[in-house]
Amino acid sequence: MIPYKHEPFTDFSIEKNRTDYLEGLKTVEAYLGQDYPLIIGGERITTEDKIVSFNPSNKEELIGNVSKSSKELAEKAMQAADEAFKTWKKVKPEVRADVLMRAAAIVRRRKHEFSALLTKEAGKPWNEADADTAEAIDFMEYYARQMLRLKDGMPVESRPGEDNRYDYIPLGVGVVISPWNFAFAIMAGTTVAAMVAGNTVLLKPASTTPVVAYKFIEVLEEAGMPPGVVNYIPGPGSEVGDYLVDHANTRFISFTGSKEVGLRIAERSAKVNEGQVWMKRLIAEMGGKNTMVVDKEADLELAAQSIVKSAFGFSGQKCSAGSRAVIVEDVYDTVLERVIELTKELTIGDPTDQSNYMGPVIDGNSYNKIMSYIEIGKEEGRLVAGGDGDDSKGFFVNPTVFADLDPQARIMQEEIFGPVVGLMKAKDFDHAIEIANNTEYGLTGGVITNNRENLEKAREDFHVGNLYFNRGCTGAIVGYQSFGGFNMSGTDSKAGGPDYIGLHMQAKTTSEMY
Ligand SMILES: NC(=O)c1ccc[n+]([C@@H]2O[C@H](COP(=O)([O-])OP(=O)(O)OC[C@H]3O[C@@H](n4cnc5c(N)ncnc54)[C@H](O)[C@@H]3O)[C@@H](O)[C@H]2O)c1
Ligand SMILES: N[C@@H](CCC=O)C(=O)O
Repeated sequence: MIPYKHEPFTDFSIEKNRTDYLEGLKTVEAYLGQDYPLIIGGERITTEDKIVSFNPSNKEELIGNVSKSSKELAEKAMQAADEAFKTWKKVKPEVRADVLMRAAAIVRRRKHEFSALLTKEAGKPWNEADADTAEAIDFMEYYARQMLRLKDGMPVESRPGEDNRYDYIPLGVGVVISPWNFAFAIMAGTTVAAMVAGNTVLLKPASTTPVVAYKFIEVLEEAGMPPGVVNYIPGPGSEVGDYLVDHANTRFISFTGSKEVGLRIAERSAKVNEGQVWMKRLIAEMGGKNTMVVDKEADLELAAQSIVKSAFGFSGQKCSAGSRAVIVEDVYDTVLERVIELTKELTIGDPTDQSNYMGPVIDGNSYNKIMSYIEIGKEEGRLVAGGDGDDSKGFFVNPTVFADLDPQARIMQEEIFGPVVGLMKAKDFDHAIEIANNTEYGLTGGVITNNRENLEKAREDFHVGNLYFNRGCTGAIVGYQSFGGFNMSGTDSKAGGPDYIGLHMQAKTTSEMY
């Protein structure tokens, strides 16, 4: 097997790549508006009740009508997953890994179609959609290899006449609950990590992006996944989610989403229900309030570029987004001025048009939440760019910058999950790190400085799961920058990291005398 290397990003300045993407868009446009069933034990089940997925840049454009799971169907899916576990757990790890490798190859061949679907269903500009698809491929390639690394367990000591072994075995049925913002990568990554470890899965994708998840299950089937190993059951979080989280047969939950829902799941999953014979394991990756720190000895152009890219890439809808910048006072005005200039150059509009840097936000709820934070920001700080939006056709919010904020301001503490960044001054570098650590989250952070001593100080004291030096704070790559956060950002599971598959397994010791 060739060593793992991440999937390269597409260079859209090359004409052939642009044409290929536009071909992908045509393929997707030809299947817009179709109906999609649930998939339980391999069986297609159509329900009356539907989730309607639409294009966030054009509310009139239907992406698909997706059957909606009820509690009864979630129960049926649980039974199918339980049954499939009896055989899937005994399938050799090499064979399970093969399914992932084949699925990665299929997606690679249909790369631009998947990216175009993300543009339509999630509102991702070309480069962001391409990165999402590349990350999905990376998760499959990387986790397949990680499973092969774990398949024979870990070496332990044995005394004379004794044979000790330390093996990893699967857990059971896992409930995978995924968000819409990395509608392909996170949905696929969390699903395949669970299944390659020998577990079976109940996948509840986000209700705003269920079509890309359906297309992915078709890929897994084509790649040789047996029926019942991954069951596709989109449905309302409060109904299907709660039901499965509470279920006595659920062995583990892999959740990615907001802090509020993550904490609710943590509480419910800790309760032992009738018939349950284990403590459920929980992987929960949640929100962030991430800070870019700028020192006085720094490349100030790099600082401004990194702040803008981290804040406004995919309209700030990344858990990793840099939604605050803390700048040492000596260079504050220079950086602020350049951030304003760069922000005003950004283009916003339909992301199928490659010239738009930013597309829409995901839906009306999100639009309203972001606009209400912008109103709060107007009270708390000085609006220096953006501050408005347009939801007449799609949900567009202009990139917005607030200056001169207090570290305790709401827009400096709460996750907005939109294109809004707050800037503030610090007295010196130590003060900047102190402010950077003053939220309940601990996901990502960035430091721009040429001062080695300050970099080392940040390495020790800046308390985030993913810390970046002299670059922005988004864009972790599978196998290179394992991803996960501290504190209220979650369980620090480190997706795309060397320990991730192990979280979906349990270690078994056997000791034989001979
Ligand atoms: N740390 C990370 O790796 C990471 C990655 C991506 C997104 N996020 C976070 O996700 C959030 C944005 O995503 P979102 O809006 O989809 O989050 P969300 O919490 O609203 O929803 C996430 C998933 O949980 C489901 N859900 C809702 N209520 C539920 C319940 N009671 N029980 C079970 N499931 C339920 C939703 O249907 C969806 O599938 C942001 O806070 C972002 O920071 C974190
Ligand atoms: N892994 C992504 C963020 C995922 C959450 O939205 C990044 O590093 O930017």
